[in-house]
Amino acid sequence: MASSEEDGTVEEKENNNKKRTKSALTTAWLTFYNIAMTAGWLVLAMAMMRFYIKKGTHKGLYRSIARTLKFFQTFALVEVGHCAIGIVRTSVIVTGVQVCSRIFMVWFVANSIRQIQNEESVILFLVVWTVTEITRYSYYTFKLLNHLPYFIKWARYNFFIVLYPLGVIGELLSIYAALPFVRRSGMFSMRLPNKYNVSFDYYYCLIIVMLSYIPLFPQLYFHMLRQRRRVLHGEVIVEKDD
Ligand SMILES: CCCCCCCCCCCCC[C@@H](O)CC(=O)SCCNC(=O)CCNC(=O)[C@H](O)C(C)(C)COP(=O)(O)OP(=O)(O)OC[C@H]1O[C@@H](n2cnc3c(N)ncnc32)[C@H](O)[C@@H]1OP(=O)(O)O
Repeated sequence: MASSEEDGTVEEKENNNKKRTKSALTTAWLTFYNIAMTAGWLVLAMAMMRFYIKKGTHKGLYRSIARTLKFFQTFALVEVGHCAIGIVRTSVIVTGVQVCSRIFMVWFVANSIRQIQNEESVILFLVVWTVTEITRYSYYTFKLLNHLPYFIKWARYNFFIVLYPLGVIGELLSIYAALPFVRRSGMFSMRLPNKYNVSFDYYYCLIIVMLSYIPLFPQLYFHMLRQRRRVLHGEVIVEKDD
């Protein structure tokens, strides 16, 4: 009897040690990830400012930062993994929609349709994303280090009120500007007849993406408003499961 109790205690201790190691590893990884992402977006902000100060125009700005942007925005896919394995308390769906729509904008719109790279709308969403991500990743970093300045917390849960709609306007205007070029070039499209017997029109795909902002964006925005009430005003929010 005594020995089985002791066994139980040893097992419990082992489990606790495992949990502690796992949580220390998780914290170390998340801290590294958030510092790297804050640094990446800061580099982007500085590159954009340097370009504008030197050239006095936004023309050519996108091309000058394209590689860094593609790298850091694509790397954000890791965040969907964080939610999926449960190391951050966030919905996979909300994070997935946010990250995938950004990756789509970067690779399949801004990067693929060169004719729109100098549009003001592209610069608008770039600036908005940059401010958002510097604030967001530095919030997570300081929080993990238990030294969160109130200003960063306030900025994380207030800036989005204006920046989210501005980012959406920039993204939608950029897709809209791309439509004539996509229609003319027939890029990423497959017309019948072909050996696969499949037809796909990227022009209509872009229109569907634009329309999908109508049901999806409000959900992301209201999710952030709920997070804001929870973090800044201490409201208890019961979220529905994925
Ligand atoms: C393939 C075809 C695609 C078709 C696309 C269709 C279109 C769909 C429409 C989409 C519109 C998107 C437009 C958008 O791109 C425009 C912009 O972004 S404009 C710029 C303004 N944007 C924002 O402000 C973005 C706001 N959004 C976000 O912050 C996130 O993306 C979101 C997933 C929405 C955040 O939600 P989350 O629930 O994560 O909020 P919290 O930050 O409060 O985090 C909750 C808790 O999790 C902890 N956490 C999360 N991540 C981390 C991390 N990396 N490290 C450590 N901890 C983390 C966080 O601390 C919270 O913990 P606690 O609960 O303890 O407070």
